[in-house]
Amino acid sequence: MLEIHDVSKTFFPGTVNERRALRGIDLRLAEGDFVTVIGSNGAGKSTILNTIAGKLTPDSGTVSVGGRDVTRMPDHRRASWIGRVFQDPTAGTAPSLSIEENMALAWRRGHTRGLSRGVTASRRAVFREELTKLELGLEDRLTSKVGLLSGGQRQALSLLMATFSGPKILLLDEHTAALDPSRAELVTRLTRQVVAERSLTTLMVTHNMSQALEVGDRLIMMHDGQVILELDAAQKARMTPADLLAEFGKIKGAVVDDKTMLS
Ligand SMILES: Nc1ncnc2c1ncn2[C@@H]1O[C@H](COP(=O)(O)OP(=O)(O)OP(=O)(O)O)[C@@H](O)[C@H]1O
Repeated sequence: MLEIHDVSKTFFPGTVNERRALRGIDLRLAEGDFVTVIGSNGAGKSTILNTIAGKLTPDSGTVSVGGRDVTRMPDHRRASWIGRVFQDPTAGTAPSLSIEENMALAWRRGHTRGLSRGVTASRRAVFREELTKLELGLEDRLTSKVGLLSGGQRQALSLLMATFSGPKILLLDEHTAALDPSRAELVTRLTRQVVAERSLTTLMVTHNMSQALEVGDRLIMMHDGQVILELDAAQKARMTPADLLAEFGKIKGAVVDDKTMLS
């Protein structure tokens, strides 16, 4: 489904600020694969997600989706088949618009034909049904402004909006890192649920070692623009967070973010 072949990216090449963000990355995800991504600071995790989303064009290598080379396709043309949730709960939603207006905007991304801008009664029923799945009571607050929601509620809504219009690929960029532990747990549970329900091909960047091991069916560790460790489901099941941290310890000079948690 998603194939990244020998992708490299250098920022500011040939200057004192040169940063080799990706060095020959190879990664293959079959449909429905859920891969967690961990790595030291500046390892290239966000850069790889930006390359898949089309925000960045690699210097070399290819990105293919469903066998089609999309390496140079601009991000707006990928928007209908890529869902993305960022660390900042305010990034995925518009605070001055209501929940249903936000959902209508997200819906339009995946359904460009024959639909008006407004919120029709039938679409409102769909939104209500989708919100009910979150079990946060948001289905009764369709006309509330999103700016009034808590960070956890907003992130749950962002996740729903990123996925309900039927993307093929879901990119999660530390999407639970800004939430308190109980909200992070809730959004993690919703993530598992939505990925399984929709068989989404998913890459999830996290600094939380426990989360990286518990969620998804494969794990990759990045450092200095390369994948330095890859674990399949069975290998992942045998690892503890302490084992993963020990792997980081083997990397000379690696700085693991202070957000990194063992449990
Ligand atoms: N737009 C950019 N311009 C210049 N340099 C960049 C840009 N984006 C990333 N970099 C550099 O590329 C390298 C990889 O950055 P990236 O954000 O992908 O790392 P990361 O693994 O997501 O790190 P972190 O965990 O700290 O968020 C870093 O050295 C970073 O400074």
